[in-house]
Amino acid sequence: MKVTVVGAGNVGATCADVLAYREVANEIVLVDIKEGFAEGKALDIWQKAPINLYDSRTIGVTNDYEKTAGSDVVVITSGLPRKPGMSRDDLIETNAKIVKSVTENVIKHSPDAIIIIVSNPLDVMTYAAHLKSGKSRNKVMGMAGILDTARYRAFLAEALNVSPKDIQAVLMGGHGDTMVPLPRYTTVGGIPVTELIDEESLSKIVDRTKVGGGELVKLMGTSAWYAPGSAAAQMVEAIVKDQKRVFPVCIKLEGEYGIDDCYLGVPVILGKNGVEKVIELQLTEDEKALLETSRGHVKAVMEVLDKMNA
Ligand SMILES: NC(=O)C1=CN([C@@H]2O[C@H](COP(=O)(O)OP(=O)(O)OC[C@H]3O[C@@H](n4cnc5c(N)ncnc54)[C@H](O)[C@@H]3O)[C@@H](O)[C@H]2O)C=CC1
Ligand SMILES: O=C([O-])CC(=O)C(=O)O
Repeated sequence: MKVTVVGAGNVGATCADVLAYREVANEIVLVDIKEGFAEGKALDIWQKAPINLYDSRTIGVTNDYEKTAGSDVVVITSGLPRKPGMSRDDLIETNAKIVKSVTENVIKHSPDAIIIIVSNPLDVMTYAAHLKSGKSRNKVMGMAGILDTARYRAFLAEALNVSPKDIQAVLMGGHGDTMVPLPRYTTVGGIPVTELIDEESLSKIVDRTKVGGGELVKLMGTSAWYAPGSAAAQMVEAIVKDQKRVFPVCIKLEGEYGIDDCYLGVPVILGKNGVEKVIELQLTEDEKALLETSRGHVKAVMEVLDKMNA
């Protein structure tokens, strides 16, 4: 199995590192536009192999897509991260250009690859890559839901003083402050979360989750990478090992949830064919209204991209 990660910055290098130490693929190619940067990161990860005991080979290249040829999965993390005071949508102009040109190069050398987008604004960058790739929708998807649910689950684990391993949750919508965590589908060791926490504390956790990315940007001056890189690697692993994992993933909706032609996070089954099924939940009227707000937000940013393409 061969996996390429484009962008050897914070998120991309973390993703490549997790893929290597979990031996998800035997060959991992890291690409960056900055001369020598991906080569250095890949070499550093390879030099960790005798310590952490793995044998996945990591190779770094500067903008040389020939070395990525025949990749089974490609993760695109190239692009600017936001700084304090910015929204993810503020990145659209720079990152759309980067994501489109990277997708073109990827497709040229790995026409059969499944593509996972990480660059922000996530839902609209997934749209941009999907358009450029000309692939079926199940092969081009965005990573955000695993990260957002992980934040939600981590906050709950802390509040309830339980292991994060035992918290299961679903979250839907765009990767922005309008995302929709779903307490009705949140369990702790099989117990509905609402039986273990009061409404006010749960609602505070939901609110903190929605701005979870911004909390880290404020603390660090740039955005997060450990959890995002690991989340992208988890998607790659589900595909490469045909695990049929159930994750929230950003994909083009074609009528599911009564939504057409919009890229949003929804629960899916992830396996060797990419998104193998979109799972449709029976949402309440309140949940539907929240999802509609999120759809409206993403759609408005998709229209900005359409104008840029026009
Ligand atoms: N979907 C999500 O949940 C998350 C998305 N992100 C997004 O991921 C992206 C990357 O974030 P970081 O890794 O922290 O940024 P970073 O600045 O550390 O790394 C980005 C890398 O992309 C490279 N790059 C730029 N243009 C390129 C091109 N044309 N070809 C190849 N490489 C190119 C840069 O040289 C840099 O090394 C940002 O857009 C950020 O907003 C970050 C965290 C979570
Ligand atoms: O907040 C950001 O800009 C990066 C990101 O998407 C996240 O960490 O959720």
